[in-house]
Amino acid sequence: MVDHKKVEQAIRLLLEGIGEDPDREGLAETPDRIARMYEEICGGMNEDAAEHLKKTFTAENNEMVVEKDITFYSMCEHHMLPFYGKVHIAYIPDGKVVGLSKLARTVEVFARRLQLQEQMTAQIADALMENLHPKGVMVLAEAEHMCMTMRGIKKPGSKTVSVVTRGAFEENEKLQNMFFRMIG
Ligand SMILES: Nc1nc2c(ncn2[C@@H]2O[C@H](COP(=O)(O)OP(=O)(O)OP(=O)(O)O)[C@@H](O)[C@H]2O)c(=O)[nH]1
Ligand SMILES: [Zn+2]
Repeated sequence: MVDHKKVEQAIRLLLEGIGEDPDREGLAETPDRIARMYEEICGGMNEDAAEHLKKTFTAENNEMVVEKDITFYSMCEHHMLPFYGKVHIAYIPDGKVVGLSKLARTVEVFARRLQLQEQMTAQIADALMENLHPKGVMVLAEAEHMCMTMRGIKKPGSKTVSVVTRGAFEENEKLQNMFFRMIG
């Protein structure tokens, strides 16, 4: 849970630190706004992916399922600036499938916090492995990092792609290529 009071104090201090007047009209409500904003953008910290993935359906078809183009917004833990893009998830069921929305909910759990893209990608894959016990999982995330575009090295348009394979997808080029073709 976000400690609103602490965030508000910190933002006041930050505003002073950057040479602003936290009491000027336009900024008066900013500490409160930002505290409420963090409640939302770090909301994944209060959630458990297992809760979203506990309801499953029996499946007769154990072929690969792909949910692609799941948009996400996260915050890089180094600069607290947004990184955002798409996550693509594939899994091969082993008798159990999960509601499709739950894949996107799992992405939200791990995106809505201070993150590293590679870690977020692995956490999504591991949550699916642990809760669904599928034959395999593959997750690919592609994102633009604002710490790379609006500051520092300033390379707008550059994208970071991270991939994680678990179970049947590990070292199986045929399955991996099928996933890559499906996400096109
Ligand atoms: N691996 C990884 N690196 C990230 C991610 N988000 C931001 N970074 C990088 O984290 C690094 C932090 O580097 P530092 O040298 O400690 O910080 P800095 O001086 O602000 O670095 P510059 O961005 O190069 O100016 C930078 O290279 C960022 O590009 C991420 O999700 N994964
Ligand atoms: Zn960063």
